[in-house]
This record gives sequence, C-alpha cells and structure tokens, in this order.
Amino acid sequence: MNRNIEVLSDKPALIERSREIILARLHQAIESRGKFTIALSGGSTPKPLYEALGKESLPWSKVHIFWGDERYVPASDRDSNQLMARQAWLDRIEIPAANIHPMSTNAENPLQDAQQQEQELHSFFQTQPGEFPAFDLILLGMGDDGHTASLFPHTEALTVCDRLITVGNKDGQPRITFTVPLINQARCVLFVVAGANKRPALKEVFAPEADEMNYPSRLIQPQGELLWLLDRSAAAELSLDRQ
Ligand SMILES: O=C1O[C@H](COP(=O)(O)O)[C@@H](O)[C@H](O)[C@H]1O
Repeated sequence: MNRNIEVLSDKPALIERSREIILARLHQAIESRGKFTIALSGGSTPKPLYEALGKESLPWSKVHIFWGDERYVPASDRDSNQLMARQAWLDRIEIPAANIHPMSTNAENPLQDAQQQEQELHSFFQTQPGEFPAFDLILLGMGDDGHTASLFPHTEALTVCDRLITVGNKDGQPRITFTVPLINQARCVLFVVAGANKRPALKEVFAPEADEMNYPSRLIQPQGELLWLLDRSAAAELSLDRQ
C-alpha cells in the first residue's frame, strides 16, 4: 500500500484537487483498459465535487458509476446517496443509463438486496464468487465517528471478509455497503474529508496504533494507491511530518 496525505487550504481547494485526481485516473483507465469504474461516496462532502464533474465534457459512455454504500431507502428519498449524485451530476451529463449501477434497495430485505448487488458486480466484472473485482477508483468519505462507506464502529459488517457487499448498521437502521476486502482491492482509494468535526477521528485513524473496530477507516489499506485529501480545518490537529 502506498498512502499519501495532502492538506488543502479550504473546501473549494479540496474539491478542485479531488476533481483533478478523478479526471487523471479516468483518463489513465480509459487509455489502458477502455473504461473507468468508480464507486461514489454519499454524505454531504462530495456534493460540490459531483456538481463540478457534472460540468465536464468527458467520454461518459466509457465511465461506469457505482456506489460504495447506500441508505436503505427508495431511490427518490432525500436521504438516498444515489439521488444526491443524480441531481448534482448524473442527470446533467450524457451518460448511458446502463452505465449507472445503483445499489438495490427494493427487496424489502436488506440481505437480499446485498446479495443481488453482489451478483450484479460479479456479472459486470466477470468475476466468480470468492473473487474480488478491482475498481479503478473508490471515493470515500469519513464520518466524525471514523466510519467509512456504511462500515460503522463495532458492527458486524466490519468483519465480513468473504462477500463483496453486506448489510451495515447505522443506529439500528440497515444500510447496504461495500465490504472492507472489496474496497481494499481497488486500484485507487480516494478519501475526501473536510471540517473541524472530523479532527478527533482523524487523529485516531492516523495514530500508529488504535482499535480498528472503533475507527473503521483504519481498515482501508488497499492493494493500490491510498490517497487522503483533507482540508486544513480537518487536518488541524495532525502531526503529518511523522506519517
Ligand atoms: O453516512 C455517510 O457518511 C459518510 C460521511 O459523510 P459526510 O456527510 O461526513 O461527508 C459518507 O462517506 C457515506 O457514504 C455516507 O453514507
């Protein structure tokens, strides 16, 4: 694993750097493999990034969009990660509908939805059960409790190592989420983290030792690149020269 941490002056600079990295990985992937596979994060942080990407003129027919986690709500619900990305970005570009691969939340049974999503990934990547496909880029956020995707502290989802997709648990509410080994198989994992409320968790995530069950973002140690982009406010209490 090759971890890089960059601190940007403020949120607009953080978003601009994230955009640059995504565009660079997109062009590299299309040049080498003919397509770019990206998994999106939800929450509030990436919205301006999605708005910026929605203004780009890119070979969208070669881009495939997935989500790393989803709230267990209909796609029209205001809490849906899919809805936010569609409104901010995907509804504004010419991308074939078949290139958008939302998490299923229709089965009235989260486990069934997780299994269906897993089958869809195997069929898209042409992998077999037990194999983990490599996304070109997985975009992640981090909650102020150290969670990432829907991998919350002290939940069963953190220990799932034989599935691509599992059911997360946010205060008793189900979520659908990529598992740790699926995220760790990515060619590039990009964390984008902003704001003073993330400081205490970031300190623990970057500490030489801490309990991974308390701070699930520590479990993300991909095969490929690991990039952490932080704004100055989030990074204020880190001693990054020792990283
Ligand atoms: O619940 C979620 O939260 C995290 C972090 O969100 P943010 O609002 O602090 O940016 C996000 O990465 C995850 O996808 C989302 O479902």
